[in-house]
Amino acid sequence: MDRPARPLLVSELRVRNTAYDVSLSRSLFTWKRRAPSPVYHPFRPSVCHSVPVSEIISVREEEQDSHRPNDDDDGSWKKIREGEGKDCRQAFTVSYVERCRQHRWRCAEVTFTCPDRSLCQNWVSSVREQLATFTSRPKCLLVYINPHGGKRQGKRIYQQKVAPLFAQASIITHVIVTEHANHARDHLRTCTELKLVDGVVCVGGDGMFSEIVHGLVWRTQLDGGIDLNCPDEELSPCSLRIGIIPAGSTDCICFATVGTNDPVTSALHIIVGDSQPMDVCSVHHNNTFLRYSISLLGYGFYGDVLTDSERKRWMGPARYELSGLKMFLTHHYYEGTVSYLPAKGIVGTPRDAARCRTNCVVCQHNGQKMSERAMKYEPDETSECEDDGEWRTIRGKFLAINAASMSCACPRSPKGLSPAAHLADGTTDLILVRKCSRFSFLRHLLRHTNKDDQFDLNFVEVHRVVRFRFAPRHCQSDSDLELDLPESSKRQIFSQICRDHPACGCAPAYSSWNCDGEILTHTAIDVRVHCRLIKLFARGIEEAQMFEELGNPCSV
Ligand SMILES: Nc1ncnc2c1ncn2[C@@H]1O[C@H](COP(=O)(O)OP(=O)(O)OP(=O)(O)O)[C@@H](O)[C@H]1O
Repeated sequence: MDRPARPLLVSELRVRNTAYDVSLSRSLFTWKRRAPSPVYHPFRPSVCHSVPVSEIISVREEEQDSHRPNDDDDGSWKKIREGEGKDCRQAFTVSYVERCRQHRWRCAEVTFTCPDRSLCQNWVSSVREQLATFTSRPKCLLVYINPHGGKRQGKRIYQQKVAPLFAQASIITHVIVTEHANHARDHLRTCTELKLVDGVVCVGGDGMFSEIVHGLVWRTQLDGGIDLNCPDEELSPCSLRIGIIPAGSTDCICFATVGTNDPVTSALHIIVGDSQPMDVCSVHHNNTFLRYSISLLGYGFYGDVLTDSERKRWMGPARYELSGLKMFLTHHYYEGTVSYLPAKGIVGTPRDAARCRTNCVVCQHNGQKMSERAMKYEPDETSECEDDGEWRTIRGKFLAINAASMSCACPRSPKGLSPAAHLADGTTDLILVRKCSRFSFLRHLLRHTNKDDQFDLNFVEVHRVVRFRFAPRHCQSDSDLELDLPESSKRQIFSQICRDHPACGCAPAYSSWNCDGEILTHTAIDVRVHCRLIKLFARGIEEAQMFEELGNPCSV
């Protein structure tokens, strides 16, 4: 058992009108009611509170004030509100993280009254000294606000909920309200003050986050002299962390890394200096860089849903449901060749029951393996697929080809596309849904929302991979598949497809790739996972048990 850390400071102080033994060690700040009541009181609330020092937001000495404690104080500890019941002549207030339900964090406060001023100052400086030892806490942040994201509340959310917390934690901010799409990305590419900040904060949705990632990754590679167009190049990890204040209509990345879409929770994770590495996929076509993907690359069903929903933007978020239904009924399949490099020598599979959570051991183990580059890929002899050295190739007709670099869980789909995918293990889960009946496909889709395994179907296969390529049929020489094909070629392609779809008039030969909500301009792509390329101000989703323990201070 760990020995309790040696206290640095211990005093008898008062919280409201009650005496507490207050102690500070390097790791814990604790206050414990001094004299237990001799009278048995079954409903008396907890009398001992502990907060990890790493989760203290700030400490401040209270202004001179003659306000006296409430006479009707029953001696029980209550959450103290500003200015309520404090004897502020020698008082200091500690603000700290308090856990609420569903992974939400709040900023709670408790005010201690000291018998003399010098003791009060000693407490304030001692707590501050300990906070200063946390070098991972940001001191200066560059903040980009998308005023048009989601319900257009980005500015209000930042000003009302986030800026006061940053000010309380003495974080200096440089705020930029974006004026057009790609403003943040382009600013990051050229910004000269990037070396002066400790992180970048994105106030917006997944689209805005993607912009920031593109700007930051691009800038880091440029500074390191790395050729972005070469898929074989090892990319340099970005040193600056990214914080996400959710203010978009889709905030999947925030949900997957924090466990909730709540601006205050995200702001507190930034303040305490959390760090969550994340894998990023680079997508290339013919040795030309196209985009980075952090969550989902989807061809077939998810590509078609995005393409169709883009035409219905005027409908708002309802467009996704409508396009989803339409594409399900349309039931297009697409022919092509998928080649992939399986991830070998790693722990974990896409069918695991365990989930990626805070301090994930799978991410730690596999991340280490990847960075050592000690992986050797051996062909799996049990596979029925064609092997080409380390690469495996599958040709077929697919309703959907998805690469999930994280679970892709969101409030609408709490399990996500690949529930056991990991944020930082250097792999992506390649999910192939072969041509099947509408009813079978519906069964697969419904399993994303219930307890059944969505991969336990004979037309679905899933592989944990480090790299993959896709070439649609009729385009397997990796030639350009842009829609500006000559009319004669289009007719030739469509006539082939119409033979395969006798019921429909003219089914398309190609779908599009949905790359984190953006449509790619090419269908033949080469995708590589870059292990831990970026870091977020987050810690992954905390286990419910950890949440309960830290939410119940006496058990710390
Ligand atoms: N000032 C701006 N004006 C218009 N577009 C902007 C501006 N700033 C950023 N954008 C773009 O808006 C897009 C959507 O932003 P964001 O992700 O914040 O909101 P969203 O509502 O979740 O969007 P969506 O669900 O459509 O992806 C981003 O791709 C970003 O490039």
